[in-house]
Amino acid sequence: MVFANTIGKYQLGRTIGEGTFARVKLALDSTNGKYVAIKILDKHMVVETNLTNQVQREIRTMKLLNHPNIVRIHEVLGTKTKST
Ligand SMILES: Nc1ncnc2c1ncn2[C@@H]1O[C@H](COP(=O)(O)OP(=O)(O)OP(=O)(O)O)[C@@H](O)[C@H]1O
Repeated sequence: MVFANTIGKYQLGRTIGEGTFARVKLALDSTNGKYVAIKILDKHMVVETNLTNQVQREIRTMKLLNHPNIVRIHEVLGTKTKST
């Protein structure tokens, strides 16, 4: 796999999904060799549409959930640069 970009310890791979405000990419955690899905939000779009509170609530809720059939949040990162 070709990694064009990195965010923190994650090496970004191909795009595996897209939502209204986010792109989801396959990524490799360089510290343990495990693959994760990394959801990259379009911060400007979230702010412009006044959805900051809703996104923060979604993150808080996801952090509370712990079930084998529900995706788990490992980490939330903020960056200044835009990823492709
Ligand atoms: N953890 C994941 N593993 C694999 N694919 C994922 C994961 N999370 C999201 N995706 C893929 O990325 C797509 C976009 O996800 P996202 O959470 O941004 O949007 P959504 O909730 O499906 O839609 P919207 O935000 O528009 O309501 C999903 O439809 C899915 O195909």
